[in-house]
Amino acid sequence: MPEPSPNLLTFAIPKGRILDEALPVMADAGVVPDAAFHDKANRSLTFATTRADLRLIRVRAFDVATFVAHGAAQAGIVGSDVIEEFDYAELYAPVDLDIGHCHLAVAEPKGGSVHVDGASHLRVATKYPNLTRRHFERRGIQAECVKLNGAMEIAPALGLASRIVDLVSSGQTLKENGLVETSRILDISARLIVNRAALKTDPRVAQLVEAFRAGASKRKAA
Ligand SMILES: Nc1ncnc2c1ncn2[C@@H]1O[C@H](COP(=O)(O)OP(=O)(O)OP(=O)(O)O)[C@@H](O)[C@H]1O
Ligand SMILES: O=P(O)(O)OC[C@H]1O[C@H](OP(=O)(O)OP(=O)(O)O)[C@H](O)[C@@H]1O
Repeated sequence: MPEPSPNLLTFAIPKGRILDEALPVMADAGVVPDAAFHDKANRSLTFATTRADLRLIRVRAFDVATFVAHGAAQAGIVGSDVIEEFDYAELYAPVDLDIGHCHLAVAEPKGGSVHVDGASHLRVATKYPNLTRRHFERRGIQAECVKLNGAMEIAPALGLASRIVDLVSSGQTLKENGLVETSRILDISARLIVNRAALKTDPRVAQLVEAFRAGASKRKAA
């Protein structure tokens, strides 16, 4: 591996389920982590790449957007759910990477809810309070959101909320927890994101955008 240069670019990636799909997309754009990245015993969160001027950080999906919006990382990969939930002015999402497909949906218990809502007021368990409030506001309904970080699907059965707003891909988790989808809020895929200020001031960020764009076009044509 080359020695890291002092003027490092930082590229943020989520640590979970998107990662396997993201790695080949990154490789197409010349972003390749070193061997330590694949070592399961390695607890480091920062990794060198085959480019001396580029390092990776591996963080929670929501934190990818936060690092990039604040300019602590100049670029990254994250789902459009996270981009829309935060709506950071400093984030620019120029390339749809066509990976991490899923959708955000409202779901409720198949056999009716334990929690009773008011006439124009609902209690919703979700990791996405902003998208949830916006969705229900458009329908003239006030949504009181109970923020959870996972396992939303058990909230209705325990009377915490009458419904949930969560990500769905196969639909298996909803089904196995006795829930049915009632509306689709947002179709989701992963995007390349960059910090707007870094894009203006550092030509390497524009080059990264072009490299990811070229990779996306190549994959689409294949
Ligand atoms: N079935 C799915 N469930 C959850 N996320 C999915 C699914 N399918 C695609 N995604 C995408 O994957 C993203 C989560 O990515 P990933 O699991 O790599 O992040 P993470 O850092 O592990 O997340 P978390 O903060 O939940 O631990 C979501 O924001 C969404 O865009
Ligand atoms: O429609 P499906 O294919 O069943 O996938 C949807 C499930 O996957 C995600 O959870 P994840 O496994 O990431 O765990 P989490 O509860 O920690 O978010 C999401 O929050 C749903 O629970």
